[in-house]
Amino acid sequence: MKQLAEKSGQEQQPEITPKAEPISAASKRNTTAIIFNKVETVEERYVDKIQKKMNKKQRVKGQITPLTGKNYKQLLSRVEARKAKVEFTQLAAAYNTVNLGQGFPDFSPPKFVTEAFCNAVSGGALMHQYTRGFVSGFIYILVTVGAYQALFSAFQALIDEGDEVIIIEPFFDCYQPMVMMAGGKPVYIPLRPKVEGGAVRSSGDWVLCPDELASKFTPRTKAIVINTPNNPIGKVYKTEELQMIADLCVKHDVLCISDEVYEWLTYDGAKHVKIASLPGMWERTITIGSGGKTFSATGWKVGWAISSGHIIKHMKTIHQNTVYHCATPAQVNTSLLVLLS
Ligand SMILES: Nc1c(O)cccc1C(=O)C[C@H](N)C(=O)O
Ligand SMILES: O=CC(=O)O
Repeated sequence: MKQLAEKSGQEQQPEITPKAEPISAASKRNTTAIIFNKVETVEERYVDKIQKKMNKKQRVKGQITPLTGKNYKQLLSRVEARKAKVEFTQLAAAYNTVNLGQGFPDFSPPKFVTEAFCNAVSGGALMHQYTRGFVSGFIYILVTVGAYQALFSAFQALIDEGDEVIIIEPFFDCYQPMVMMAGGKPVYIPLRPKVEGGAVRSSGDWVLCPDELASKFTPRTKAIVINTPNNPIGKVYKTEELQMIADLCVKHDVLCISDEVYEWLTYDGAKHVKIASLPGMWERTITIGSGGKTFSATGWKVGWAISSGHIIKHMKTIHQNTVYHCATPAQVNTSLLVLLS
C-alpha cells in the first residue's frame, strides 16, 4: 500500500482543464430533486457526470501523499486489528475444535417470540427509520444492532488514541480488535486458579488476583471490560469480586464496559449481579445486553447499551453515523419482549 502511494505520489499529473462550462446548481437541476436527510441530490446531465468523474479521478491520483511514520503505523495497526477475529475462527475450523468464542444457541426461539416477531412485521411501522432510545429517569438505553454494535459504539465513543483498556483473559474475541480499531491499547490480565496449583472444579475457581489487577491500572487506563457470566468459561462474578473491580474503577476514575449478554443463563444457584448497581459505578458503567442471546434469536441483531445520559449521548453519535438505525420490526419486537419479561 505504502509503495503504491509513493509511486502515485511521484507521478507527474497532466494539467486538467475542465471541458464543461461551470453550471449553476439551479440550472443543473432538471425536474426531479430528491431530498433525503437534509442531503439534497440533483439529477445531472449525463455528460456533466462523466466529466466530473474524470476530474475527480485525476485530482485524487495527483494528491496522494505517502503515509509515513506515526500515521502509517496507526493505520496499519488498525487494519491489522480487524484480522484478529477472522484468525481465531479459522484456527478453530482448521483444528476442528469446539469454538467457545461464538455464542450461537442451537435451539429455536420459543413460539411466543416468533409470533411476536410476525406481529411486528405485519404491523404498520415498517417504513419508519429510527433507533429507539429510551429514557427512564436517569436510565438511558440505546438500542443497537446486536450487543456487538453496542460494544463497537462504546469503544469508538469512549476510547481515544493511546488509551489503555484492561481486558480479562479468556475473553470474547472481539474486545481486542475493537479496542485497537479505536486506537486504544489492550492490557491483559488472566483469571487464575483460586488456589495456586490447586484443582479447578468449576468456573468460580478462576479468579482475579487483586494485587495483579491493581498493578494494571495506570494514568493511561480509560476502561476495563468485564464479561459476566463469562464467555467462554461460564464464570458468574460474585458481588465481592465485582466490588474489588469497582473500587479500582472509582479510585482511578476508570470506565467499566460490562458485557452481560448471558445474564439470563445462570445455573446451580449462581446469581447475576450488575456491576452498575454497586456504589459509584452507575455513572461510569456501560451495561451491554443482547435480545439475540436473551430470546435465542441471534439473527435479529438487536442489543442494547444501558448507562447514564452523559455516556449514551456519545454512543448515540457513533450509532447514528455508522449504522444509523436497527431494523424497525426487530427493535419493536425486542422492546415488547423485554417489557413482557
Ligand atoms: N458473545 C457476544 C458478546 O459477549 C457480546 C456481543 C456479541 C456476542 C456474540 O456472540 C455475537 C455473535 N455470536 C458473533 O460473534 O458475531
Ligand atoms: O449475537 C448477537 C448480538 O447481540 O451481537
